[in-house]
Amino acid sequence: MTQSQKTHSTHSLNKRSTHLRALIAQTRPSYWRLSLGLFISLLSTSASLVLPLIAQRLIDRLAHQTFSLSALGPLALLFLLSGVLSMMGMYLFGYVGNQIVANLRKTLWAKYVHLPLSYFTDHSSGESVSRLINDTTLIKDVATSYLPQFISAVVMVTGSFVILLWMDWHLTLVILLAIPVTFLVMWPLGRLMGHISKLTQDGLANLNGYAEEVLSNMRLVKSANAEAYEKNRGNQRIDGLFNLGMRETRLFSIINPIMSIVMMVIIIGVISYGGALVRQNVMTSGTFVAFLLYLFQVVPQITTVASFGNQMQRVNGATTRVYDLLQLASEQLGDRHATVALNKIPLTFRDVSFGYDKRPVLHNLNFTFQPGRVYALVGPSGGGKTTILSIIERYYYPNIRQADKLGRFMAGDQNVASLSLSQWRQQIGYVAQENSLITGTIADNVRYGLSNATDEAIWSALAAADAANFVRQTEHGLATQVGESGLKLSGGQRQRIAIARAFLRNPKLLILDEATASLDSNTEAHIQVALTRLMHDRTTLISAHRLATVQQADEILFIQQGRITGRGTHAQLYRTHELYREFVDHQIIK
Ligand SMILES: Nc1ncnc2c1ncn2[C@@H]1O[C@H](COP(=O)(O)OP(=O)(O)OP(=O)(O)O)[C@@H](O)[C@H]1O
Repeated sequence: MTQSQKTHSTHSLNKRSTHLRALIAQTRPSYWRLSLGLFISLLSTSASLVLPLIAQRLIDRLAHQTFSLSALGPLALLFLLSGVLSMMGMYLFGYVGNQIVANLRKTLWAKYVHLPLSYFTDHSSGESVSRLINDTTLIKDVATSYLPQFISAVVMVTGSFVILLWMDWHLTLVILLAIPVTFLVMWPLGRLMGHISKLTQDGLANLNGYAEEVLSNMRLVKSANAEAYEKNRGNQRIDGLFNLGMRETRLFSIINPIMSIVMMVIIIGVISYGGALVRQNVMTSGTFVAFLLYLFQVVPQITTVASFGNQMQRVNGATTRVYDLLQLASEQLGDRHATVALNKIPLTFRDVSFGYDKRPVLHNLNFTFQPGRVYALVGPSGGGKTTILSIIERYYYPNIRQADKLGRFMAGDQNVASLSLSQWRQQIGYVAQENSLITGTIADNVRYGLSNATDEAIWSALAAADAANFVRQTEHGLATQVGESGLKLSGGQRQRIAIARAFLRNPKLLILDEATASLDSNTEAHIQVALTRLMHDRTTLISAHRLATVQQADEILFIQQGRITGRGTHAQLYRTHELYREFVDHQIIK
């Protein structure tokens, strides 16, 4: 390793331990319990340190006296004390550990629900779940298991050596040999272990995400006859984890015998040398036994100290990932009062250019939606209709400069970026093409986000959405479970629940993203009536594929490759816009 590499690795090690400290501090653990736990563990360790000394006295006394049970009293008492103390220490550490993991998960969860939508289009949900479950568990283990064990092992090893040196320094030197040997063996293996562990965590996150995706798309898997294909892809990931597991097992199986051999050599050394000292009457048999007891106590603790570095390596990946995640900027919901009524003011795109990852998708758009009117966005697939709607919902903001100026999305004469986001979204009702519901009852789904809505209000929203009849026919009515993502309902039923949800919110701006595109014409006709009812007295924006919807619109914007190439009513566009005419004539707009 070069000097600069060394500096770099020390630097990043420092940074990581700062991350770990910052993360643990953020969970505000009960420091008094942690300190008390540590103090009690140290007491228990000290009690273990005294045990061999008492044993020594006992044995030496036995050389002159006959055995009596009462002589064992102090020893038994100390054993008991040490046991009780260690039990209390474990309880306190366990408490703090659970507290750390719970608070860390709460912090992460709060971060997730406030992160901008772009985070979730860039990261798989399995990966996010793995951060929340696996990484937090590893961090808890460091704080409440590895770290206390390490501290108590350091105290044990240091204390034992001080006592051993005081008892007989020649013999202690034999044991001291164990330390460099242990570190020499453990250090390189530990680094390798850290590397494998990081790969394992990545592999687990990947398997998590993959399994979640396949399991929630079982209908597609079966209809595409893709069982064998998915079985293989799953097996590859599982085999990858198996191989990593085996690498870890091989390392463990190397480390353990090496440590046993080192230990055996030392024990043989101590027994031979110590035995000789006893024979020559230089050492009492009590001291000799105490020596052996210390030896048995100390060697496993040396392993704990030496492997602490490895354990820290294992959690480094987790710590860094969680820390980095918490540094990401959340969506600012903003001042609740800085708001405007969306059905009363015009919405204007002024020189708006936008790109995902800076790849331009919208080019210098300029238009205004007047309040209370219905607008349809029409155009070829991939042209940018959904992206425009996403900017209006403020999932994204103009992000590409034109002539060194960033475009603006304005509400009246204010830049929307300065308006409260929660108030903004509260005024918007959104109905998509595929409306997935949440696991729960029909009432939960209609009420979603509006916890104080009454059953009467829900029923009238359902009636307006033409959904009351089918809900009444179900066995449990509003309390009917919809299944995961609403899969126990039909597409049309899910759609009507989504429309009822929009009715209940009584939005001022209604956004319909091809809301009827996936339905048969009979269901569509019903839902169209409900939607038309919903549009009444609000500004409505529709990404449309249906002639019925398009004809209803006050104005149509034809969007092609991120540009507006035509605008007007259906009749105007049909007359003037060649591609629009083609769309209608070739029934692309049906
Ligand atoms: N999250 C994203 N990350 C990167 N690119 C994206 C993302 N979402 C959309 N795009 C790209 O932006 C472009 C515009 O997509 P958009 O969904 O706005 O089109 P659309 O007009 O609504 O299409 P359709 O009619 O098929 O729904 C497409 O080229 C698409 O690939």
